[in-house]
Formats: sequence, C-alpha cells, structure tokens
Amino acid sequence: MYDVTIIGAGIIGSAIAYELGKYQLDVCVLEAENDVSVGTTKANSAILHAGYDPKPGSLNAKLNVEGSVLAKTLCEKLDVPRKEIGSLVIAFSEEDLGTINKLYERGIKNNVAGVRLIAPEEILAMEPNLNKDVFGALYAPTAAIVNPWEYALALAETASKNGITFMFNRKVTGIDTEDGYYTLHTNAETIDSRLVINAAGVHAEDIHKMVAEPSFKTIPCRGEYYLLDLEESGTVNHVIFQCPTKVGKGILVSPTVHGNIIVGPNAEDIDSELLDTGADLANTIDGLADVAAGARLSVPAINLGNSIRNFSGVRANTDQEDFIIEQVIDGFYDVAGIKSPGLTAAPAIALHLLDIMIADGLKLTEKDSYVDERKRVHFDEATIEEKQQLISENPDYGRIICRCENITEGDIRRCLKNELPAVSVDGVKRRTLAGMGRCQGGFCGPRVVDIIADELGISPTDVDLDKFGSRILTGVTKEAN
Ligand SMILES: Cc1cc2nc3c(=O)[nH]c(=O)nc-3n(C[C@H](O)[C@H](O)[C@H](O)COP(=O)(O)OP(=O)(O)OC[C@H]3O[C@@H](n4cnc5c(N)ncnc54)[C@H](O)[C@@H]3O)c2cc1C
Ligand SMILES: O=P(O)(O)OC[C@H](O)CO
Ligand code: FES
Repeated sequence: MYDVTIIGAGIIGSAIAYELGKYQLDVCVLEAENDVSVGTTKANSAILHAGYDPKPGSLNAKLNVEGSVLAKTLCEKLDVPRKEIGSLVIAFSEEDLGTINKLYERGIKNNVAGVRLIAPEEILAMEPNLNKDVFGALYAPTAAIVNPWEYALALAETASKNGITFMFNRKVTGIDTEDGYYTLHTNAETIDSRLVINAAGVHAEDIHKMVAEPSFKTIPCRGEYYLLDLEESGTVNHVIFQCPTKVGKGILVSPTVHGNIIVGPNAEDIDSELLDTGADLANTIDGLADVAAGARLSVPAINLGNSIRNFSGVRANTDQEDFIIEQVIDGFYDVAGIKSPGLTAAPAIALHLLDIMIADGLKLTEKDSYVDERKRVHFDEATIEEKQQLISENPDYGRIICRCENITEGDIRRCLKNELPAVSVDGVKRRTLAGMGRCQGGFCGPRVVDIIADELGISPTDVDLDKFGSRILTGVTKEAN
C-alpha cells in the first residue's frame, strides 16, 4: 500500500514527486509512457513567464509569479539550464498600447518585479531586428527561458534518489474506491494507495471520471512551432511576444537555452478524439502559415528557411478559466487544466497542493536526510582540464557521436545508466542533446541506436524512437563487410 500515488510524470507530477520526496511517505508515480516529460511538458514555448498576463486574484496569477521565483533557485540547485533574458510584449497600434498598459497594471497587481513600459527607441536598441513600426512595449526583466524536459527530469531524478518509485509504461485504466484507500488498475499490476493525485495533463478529465461525476471539460488546443538553426542565434535577444488575444499569449519569437530560435505557437482547438493518435501533434500547412505570418510581423526578416524542425504541443485547456487544484473526493486530488503558465507555475502548484493536503489532514514528517542537489555532466560544457580528466577516466568521452552538438559516447552511455535512465532515442536526445542539431539525428541517429542496443542488451531492431513500440528499424538491409 502506497501513501500517495501520482498519476502522470510531466512537469506537474515530477514537481509534486520532488516535494513529497522530502517526507517520510511511500510514494509512487504511474506514467503511461516510457519516460518523464513525454506529454505536453516536452513540447511548449519553454518560457518561465514573469506573471503579468493572468488575471489578478486568480490561482493562475499567484502560482505563476511564485513559480517563476521558485524556478530560479530550483534550476540553480538541480543544474537545469535557465536564462533570465526578459520578455517584451510589443504594441503595433494605439489599441495594442492600451493592451500593454493593462498588462502593466496586471503586472503591478500580480507583484511582478521590474515590469515597465518602454518606448520605441529603447525597444529597437534592445532588439535591432524588430519591426520598426513598433509603438511601445511592456518589458518584464524576470521572464526566463528554460529547458522544459531537463527541468522535469531534474525534479523526477531527485525525487527518485529520495526514494519515490517511478513506474513507466503504466497506464491507469480504472480506479476502485475502497474503504479508506484506492485501487488503481493499470495495464500491468494493480496499485493500492491511500491518497491519489491526478496529474495526467490532457487526460486528467478521464482520470477524474474514474472516481467522480465530470466537473470540467477538456478542450485540447494545439500549438505549432518552428525551431531555427543555431546560425539564427541573435535574431532576437529577449522573448518577443505580441499582444495576447482571447485564444492565448500569441506567437512569440525567442531564443532557447541551447541558442536556437523558437517561433510559435498558434492556437487551434482540436477534437479530443485525436489525442494520442499522432494526429494531435501533427504540423499543418495552415497552422505553420499562421505562425510564419505572426513571426514576420514581429521580426520581418526572420529566416524561417533555416528551420531544422517543426513540432507541436497540446494545451490542456478546459471550460474553467483557472487551474483546477482541489480534493475531488476524500483523498483524491485533481491537478487538472494545467495550461500555460503550467511549466512556470509547477513548483508553486506542488506546494499549493501540499498545503491543501495538509489542511485535509496529511501529516508530513521530514526525512532525516534527503538529496536536494544534482549535477549534470556534459562533456561539451566541461573545461579543457575536466575534458582531459573525463577522457583519461573513460575513453568513451573521447569519441564524438553527435557532431552537430558535440555529444560523446560517454555522455550517451551515462544517460542510459543514470537515475531514471533513457530507454529510447528521443530519451537520449532529451538528456544529452544528441540528435538536437542541424541534421536532426541524420548522422548520429544510427550510432545512438547501436549504443542503446548495446547498453540495454537488445537488438537494434527493438530500439524505440520515442514511445514504447515506436521502432525505427525493421530488419537488416545489408550485411557489414
Ligand atoms: C503550445 C504550448 C505552449 C506552452 N508554453 C508554455 C510556456 O512557455 N510556459 C509555461 O509556463 N507553460 C507553457 N505551456 C503549458 C505547459 O507546457 C503545461 O502546463 C505543462 O507542461 C503541463 O504539465 P503536466 O505535467 O500537467 O502535463 P503533461 O506533461 O502532459 O504530463 C501528464 C502526463 O500524464 C501521463 N498520463 C496521462 N494519462 C495517464 C494515465 N491514464 N495513466 C498514467 N499516466 C497518464 C501522460 O503520459 C503525461 O506524461 C504550454 C503548453 C503548450 C501546449
Ligand atoms: O498561448 P498560451 O497562452 O497557451 O501560452 C503558451 C506559452 O506559454 C507562450 O507561448
Ligand atoms: S550529428 Fe547529431 S544532430 Fe547532427
């Protein structure tokens, strides 16, 4: 019997697991897929929003601002790439000026540090490639960019080191309400748990309906992106937003923590039936055309021809305006409708949930000791002396596998043996960046498949690209000489 079971290992499930890992509790995380961060957490704009956008007084506003502050310390402690580059919301008309004034007032009410309105001259000095027709902008210096999957992984790895059990390829298919506990049915074993936390992203409504009548409706909303080559680095220096509309914060152009430029997202409601079919994450001609047009309004000369990847993510929007964080029935909690700024708010959402659970009677006793730090080893980021040391200890660090991103065999083999190891080519990519470069794995992909097969002791034909069963190879086409 577990004390607490968390359903879902996205940023929300991982942030909750990280907090619960500090206490004397038996906790498990059930994740339908084969890794942390394979849902919405892996495909978003990767912005830690400053917090001027949400309605003052909402949970969304409070947890956004708190989460953005908490992320600063957390990312330092857990060695997660984060850069506080600031954001600009650009006004292109008198009407837009009215909107950024309102956002400024919201920023003040929401206690966002340092927000100010700035004039065209200052904007163009900060961003020379911006449309010269700019009327003004809202500057929020505390907005940051982050590596979202590394963030979730860092929280989950730390939770795992603190004794939280992560069970992958465990889809929750039904929940029985017993006397004082729950029985969760999965595609494998059944799990008994006193308390249950529903952090299942776009599927939170399905999980909710396993124990209670519907109380919210999910309206999945797709956002599509371009990711530009490192050559385009410097196109913009800040996160460049346009004025938000009723469908979202609009199309942004922003650096990523790896030095690429990310462009997107549009906002298109999609049929719930499409979820998990692959069609939910499709890129479309119309969607990408919207993104391109939006990006060109902000940065007229943006070089979308130098795109190395298109991708899309699905927002867990609901018919409720705010995040849904509440006890549904005794001992069962929803953390649902976690749309944007969920990535930013995640650590604050975890603490808010714990406060609710404590008020409901959960007793927390801190462990005598727990891990609260993490250090990544990335050959490419090491000093010359550290590189020499790594190679002398393990010659695998002397062999570059991913030439675009300078990732060594040592980096790849380590992530296959680490806490919560990678089990797929994309799992390796999320942990090491191998495959993230200009050729998108065209060169390094086959070598990565071989290394995974070797480490896991399986045939290359059994190596997955991403989700369980997403095989890349079907058989031998020609024998090596
Ligand atoms: C286009 C887009 C842009 C965004 N940009 C930003 C941004 O810049 N900044 C920001 O703060 N926020 C942003 N967001 C929002 C942010 O990405 C989400 O709020 C956040 O990732 C939600 O995390 P999650 O853990 O709730 O969901 P997920 O990451 O989807 O995790 C839920 C997990 O539950 C698992 N699961 C589902 N059903 C079951 C089941 N039956 N059994 C077991 N496991 C199950 C899934 O496999 C999944 O791994 C954006 C979202 C989108 C779509
Ligand atoms: O379009 P929104 O409001 O869902 O926001 C998405 C990201 O946070 C910003 O691109
Ligand atoms: S060699 Fe790895 S992405 Fe190009």
